[in-house]
Amino acid sequence: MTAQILDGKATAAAIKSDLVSRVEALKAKGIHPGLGTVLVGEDPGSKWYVAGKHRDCAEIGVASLRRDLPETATQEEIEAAVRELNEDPACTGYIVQLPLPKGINTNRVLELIDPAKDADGLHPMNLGRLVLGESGPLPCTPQGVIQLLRHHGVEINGAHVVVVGRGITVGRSIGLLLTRRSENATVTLCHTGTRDLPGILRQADIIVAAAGVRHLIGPDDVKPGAAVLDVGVSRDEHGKIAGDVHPGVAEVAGWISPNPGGVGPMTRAQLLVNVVEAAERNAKADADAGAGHDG
Ligand SMILES: Nc1nc2c(c(=O)[nH]1)N[C@@H](CN(C=O)c1ccc(C(=O)N[C@@H](CCC(=O)O)C(=O)O)cc1)CN2
Repeated sequence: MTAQILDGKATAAAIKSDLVSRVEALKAKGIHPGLGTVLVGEDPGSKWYVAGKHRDCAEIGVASLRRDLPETATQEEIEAAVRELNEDPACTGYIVQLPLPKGINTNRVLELIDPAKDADGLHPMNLGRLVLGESGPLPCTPQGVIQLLRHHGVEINGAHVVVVGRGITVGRSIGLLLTRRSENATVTLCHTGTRDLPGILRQADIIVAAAGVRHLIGPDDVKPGAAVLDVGVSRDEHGKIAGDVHPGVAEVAGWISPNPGGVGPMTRAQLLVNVVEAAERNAKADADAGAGHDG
């Protein structure tokens, strides 16, 4: 069997093209969405991702604002940048690029983000909304995974999804999304403490690999016909990307997301969706408040 490709690049392009008209409609109402980014340090991957987010904004007509801080930035300096974006009316949504340098309390930074401007869906209030089934921004990579599966017609309803990795941007939140009634999957979350990972992986209809361990998942770990999404990123000494999934898995799986070209572009597209949806939500809230006035 040779797996069919879950093409993140093409799917993200379709999502972005749909957003162009929504941005134009907002601008026609005098609302100008703007994405802010806080980047701390010189990590080449993080710099590349942030640059990509600003390129995406330009493509769909969203303004962008950057706050780039040195590796030596203190907790207080990072928190000051967050407060600035909370106050800046030109910034309708923003992200703090993760990971932050060692020694920085990431949770404290994320908790300072104005939940109404949280474009990553990682503020505790927005994660709480997800638990309660309320609407709000959705974490970008998990929602990107779901959109990629839906776009290619992979059945999620009733599927057993095995997720490997318990990081905040993917593993922790993807189970919340996939077990909503609208998705209706059963999720097993695995991590470095999991006993018999291969045995659990072989039961999966869908595998989401987000461990960041080069070629962790091999052909013998995958049930024939399963869908395999490779979220992990490791780089060799030349900076070349390797995913969590061994290339040989393509001979066993029914579907596979390339890496690069799979979940990464979907993460970026979902960020734009969150920015546009936040602007739409705020426009609606303003309109509703205006309708409430009788003068
Ligand atoms: N605040 C956040 N930080 C991080 C997130 C996140 O969702 N929010 N996720 C990752 C990094 N990330 C987005 O920030 C991200 C990762 C990968 C890609 C991407 O398009 N990758 C390309 C390949 C890029 C390359 O060659 O290096 C691909 O897969 O085709 C975009 C965004 C951690 N931090």
